[in-house]
Amino acid sequence: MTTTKPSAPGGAASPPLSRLLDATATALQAIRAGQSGTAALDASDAALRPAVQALLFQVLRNLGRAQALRRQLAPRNPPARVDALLCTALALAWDTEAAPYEPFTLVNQAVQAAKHSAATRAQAGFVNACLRRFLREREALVVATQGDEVAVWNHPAWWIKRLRQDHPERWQQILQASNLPAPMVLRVSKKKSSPALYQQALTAIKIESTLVGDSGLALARPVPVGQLPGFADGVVSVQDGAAQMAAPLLLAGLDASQPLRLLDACAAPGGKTAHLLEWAAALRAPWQVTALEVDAQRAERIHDNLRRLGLSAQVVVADAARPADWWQQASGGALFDAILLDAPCTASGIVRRHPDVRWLRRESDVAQLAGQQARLLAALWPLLRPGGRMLYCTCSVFRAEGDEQITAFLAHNTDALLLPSPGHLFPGNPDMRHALPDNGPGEHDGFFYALLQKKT
Ligand SMILES: C[S@@+](CC[C@H](N)C(=O)[O-])C[C@H]1O[C@@H](n2cnc3c(N)ncnc32)[C@H](O)[C@@H]1O
Repeated sequence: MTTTKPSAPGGAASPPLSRLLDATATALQAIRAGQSGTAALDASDAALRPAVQALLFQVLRNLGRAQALRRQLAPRNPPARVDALLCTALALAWDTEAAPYEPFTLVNQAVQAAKHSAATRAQAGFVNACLRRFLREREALVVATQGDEVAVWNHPAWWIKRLRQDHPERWQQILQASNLPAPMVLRVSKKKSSPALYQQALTAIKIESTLVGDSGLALARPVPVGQLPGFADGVVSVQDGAAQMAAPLLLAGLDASQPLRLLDACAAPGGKTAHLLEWAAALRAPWQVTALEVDAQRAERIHDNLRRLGLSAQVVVADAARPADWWQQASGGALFDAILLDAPCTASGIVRRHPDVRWLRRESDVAQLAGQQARLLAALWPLLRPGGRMLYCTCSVFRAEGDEQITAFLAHNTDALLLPSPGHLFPGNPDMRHALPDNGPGEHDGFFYALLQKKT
């Protein structure tokens, strides 16, 4: 089906497309130099940011294809800024159905952007020649990149190889899902409302949503949180469906009449801490939650989130892998009844929301992060009382950060028992349910969960 594309950004006051392409190429160049997508976007003009983010995300989801096309058009690497502009235009224009503007408009405006910026002006003729040839020979050039799997899947070669080895039956579906935008998902506070009631409130203001899991709602279109009824009063939080599985997995079945000690060991920005507290509040359970975070600045965000939700926890800034620094202060040296370890990871399961992550990670990060996860598991396990539970999770689809990590842990800790657990969850939406049979609540990011119990 062919759709009519806008010939320029909407509205008379909108910035020219050439300016948006220039800002998008600047952000792409920063990411290629190692900056995160968020930092790269923060550096762009605030008024342009939403439009630049939309273009940048599409570019990052098509960067493998764009790089392969650029090599066809110019086998020698042009200067970084010129390359970023060429790749921006090619990523947006190569697929005419998905292109946000007509390909010739994108090309014209990219050439304008090259002429206007001091960093590219001298190469504007070269940019023009490459992109005009692309318009003339688009189909043949695209066919010539079909044999390149980085162009086909738009992920680095090492990432594709690892997924193929880790999940031989579904690596393609994982990559396909990872390249789709993710919906905005809300968690409804158990104490303040229910998903059904909140869905009615959304319907009343014409915000469409579908139920996700037992506390979530996926919005048909993202909206600023200020438009969500009761957001400022803590009725809802923004949290992916897979992340919403942590609190029920760890807490279901715990004795709500006992004053239990819970530790959230890697807590910032506090999404799961808040969910644990909402559960405790809904059950009127006298549970104490300690939220531990190594990064003081990120720990501030736990306070901010809990304040909005009207919840409180003991927030401690310390390295979870060094209990000697914080355990006495946090619990007087008492063992914990339950520990959530949401460990730092490659974030390979949340690339739908952070399409920069795949291009920023290096293959060596996987082993380095797996080592960090193993050290955290080893340091925290002795702090769990016999009979207590630890929920280990990562937002990764790599087995080194999931089931391989837990298999190694169980081999070294004979007092640990693996309780029924989701294991690896793959990113996807309800339409992919048949392809991804263990896709839990239907709509969520990639995750891994293992629930461990210490033998008595
Ligand atoms: C995956 S994020 C946690 C997300 C959080 N649980 C939530 O749901 O909002 C991992 C967090 O662990 C923190 N972290 C990393 N290493 C740590 C350590 N050794 N001790 C404590 N926190 C650590 C990171 O700074 C980061 O904020």
